[in-house]
Amino acid sequence: MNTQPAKAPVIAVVGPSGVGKDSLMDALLERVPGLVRQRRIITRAPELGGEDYDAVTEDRFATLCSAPGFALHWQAHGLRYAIPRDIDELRNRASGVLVNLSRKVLLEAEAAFGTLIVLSVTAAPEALAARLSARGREDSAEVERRLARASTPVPAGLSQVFDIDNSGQLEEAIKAAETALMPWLQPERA
Ligand SMILES: Nc1ncnc2c1ncn2[C@@H]1O[C@H](COP(=O)(O)OP(=O)(O)OP(=O)(O)O)[C@@H](O)[C@H]1O
Ligand SMILES: O=P(O)(O)OC[C@H]1O[C@H](OP(=O)(O)O)[C@H](O)[C@@H]1O
Repeated sequence: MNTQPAKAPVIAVVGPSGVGKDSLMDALLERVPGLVRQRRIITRAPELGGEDYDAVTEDRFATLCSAPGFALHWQAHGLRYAIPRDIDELRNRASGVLVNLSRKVLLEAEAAFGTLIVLSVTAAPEALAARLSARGREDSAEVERRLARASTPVPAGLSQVFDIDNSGQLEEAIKAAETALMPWLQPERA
């Protein structure tokens, strides 16, 4: 008989650039005991701020991607992103592990992680455009490219998907996410 405790769920926060994924994750980390966040490895310059990530060069990414490999990796916006295998350690000690993923790797993520809860964050196109411009991390051409990807759907066939509308106040989206996650988080792990 397998007496190993179940690993904590991986909670994928997905949606178009500028929709508020990082803002939502920061708030959930403050409010929900036992939640942790998995850092991503990104081939983005280190000084650009925003989320806390491991900045690497293309060469370093390629080296890491071969043995022992990543738990998950993808490409978007001309950048490469990866989730290291360390995520397993977090799953053993947390009640849930938040991670920012591309919508296009969700089926692969569910196969890799087993228990995957998807928070699919949406917002009105005009809100996205205003937020990306105000944030100022990307130039206007890159903002346009990101807006063009905004309506990419979450793939069919996932087990647990919750839609979170962040068109209005962030507080409303936080409450909706907390409600969706509540049944999944085991207090004894916190
Ligand atoms: N409900 C909201 N109302 C107004 N501004 C918001 C709201 N949610 C987030 N923002 C702001 O919008 C900008 C983009 O948010 P954030 O960086 O969290 O998005 P993101 O989805 O993580 O983007 P990316 O995928 O490009 O990193 C930030 O400046 C953030 O403060
Ligand atoms: O549009 P899709 O493929 O869902 O997401 C692609 C990527 O866009 C965002 O990147 P960033 O955080 O802005 O660098 C997401 O975090 C994801 O990694």
